[in-house]
Amino acid sequence: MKTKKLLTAIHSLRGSIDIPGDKSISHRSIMFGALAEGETTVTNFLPGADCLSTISCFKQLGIHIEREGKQVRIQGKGFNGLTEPKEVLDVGNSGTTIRLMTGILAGQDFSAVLTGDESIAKRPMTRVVNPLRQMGARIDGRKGAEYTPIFIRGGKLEGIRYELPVASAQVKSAIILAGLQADGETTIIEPEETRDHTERMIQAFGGKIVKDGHTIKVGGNQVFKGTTIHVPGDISSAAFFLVAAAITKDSEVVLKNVGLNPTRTGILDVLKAMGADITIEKKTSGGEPAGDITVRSSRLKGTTISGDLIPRLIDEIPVIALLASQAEGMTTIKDAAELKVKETNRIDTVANELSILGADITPTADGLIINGGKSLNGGSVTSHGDHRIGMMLAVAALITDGDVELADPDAIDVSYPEFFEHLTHLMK
Ligand SMILES: O=C(O)C1=C[C@@H](OP(=O)(O)O)[C@@H](O)[C@H](O)C1
Ligand SMILES: C=C(OP(=O)(O)O)C(=O)O
Repeated sequence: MKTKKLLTAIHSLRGSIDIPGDKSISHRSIMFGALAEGETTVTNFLPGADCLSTISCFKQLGIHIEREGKQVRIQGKGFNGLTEPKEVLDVGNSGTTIRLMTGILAGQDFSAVLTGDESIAKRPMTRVVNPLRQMGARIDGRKGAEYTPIFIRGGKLEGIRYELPVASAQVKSAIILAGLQADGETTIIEPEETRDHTERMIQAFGGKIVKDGHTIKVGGNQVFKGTTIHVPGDISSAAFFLVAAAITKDSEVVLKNVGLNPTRTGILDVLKAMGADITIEKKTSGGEPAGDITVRSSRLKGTTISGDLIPRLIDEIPVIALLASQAEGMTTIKDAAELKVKETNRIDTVANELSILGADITPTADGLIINGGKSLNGGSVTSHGDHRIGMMLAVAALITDGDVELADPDAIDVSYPEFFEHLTHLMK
């Protein structure tokens, strides 16, 4: 197993970085670009491994896609233009790809098989498969289609009314993508609001979707027109530098072009509640709000994170746990059992790895309890193949008293291939 000696005991972080494109929006730009008629151009696309998996799946479905760095051109063929793949579609490590693709493929007139890596093989699929079956989809897989490989025999779908049992943007989006191809109307009720990039993108491609509180309605048999999408920076990637600057001494970091969609900004609310020194300059940019964030070394205090805040920061919880370890007093994170079904069981991996570095952190059934104010020590840790655990540990290493060795650092390429380059650029 490859290991990396992390940069430790740094003096301060100063300067600015352009945050790479949002992963959720990059995936959707390829999917909607393929399903629209005509050309779509995407700028500031995230060339992380997950989004490259989405591109390769659509190439196998007969879509012409050209990528030069962060710019992508897609020759869309409409909802009826995809063709049967000759081989199994491999989503790699990407939960977003497999869940959303299942919704798309359910309504096609051919069959396809979806699979992924070892981590994907453990991630639940019936949350998507069950509502799609109610729409008429024919889907099989291991253990009643809970796990990969997933076999989809596409066909005619009908709109349904569905109350989501879990707050999940991936499940919501899969049902919307099926609903766009179904006869009649599809109504989805969310228990809590989740990221709304799918809804915004439908509007950007000239489609229709209506949202009223937690209820979303979408009509079937829609036609989309190719367009231009500019992807804002990913707040889930910015999160690592927000925390890094807040917990290191004499730091001041400007994070440019960060997506500020209110369904994603829970971490900013938490930083403010904990007393972080942070300023936000909003700018407008197409269908998604964005802006620059400045964060400085901060004196932090513990807080409680729960309820409808959780879906607004779900992927940031590993690095928020690190932040809390450097705050005065206790931080409680609850209502976050969804963390158990991410790339790893993030309740366990966060608690285990941060404990190795000397944090006082206890896993619970639906979250974490962190007793802050403990200084961190060196040690040997692992990403467990989970990009967000790897980056959280690299940020933790900045303040440890002693060397930190990270096993499986390459997992970070899933969402932030430029991470170590950006970190080194900010070191003073
Ligand atoms: O829709 C999306 O792009 C995502 C939704 C979230 O997953 P869930 O829908 O499983 O909560 C999030 O954790 C994931 O990183 C990306
Ligand atoms: C959970 C994540 O992604 P996905 O579900 O797409 O694998 C993530 O990026 O933290």
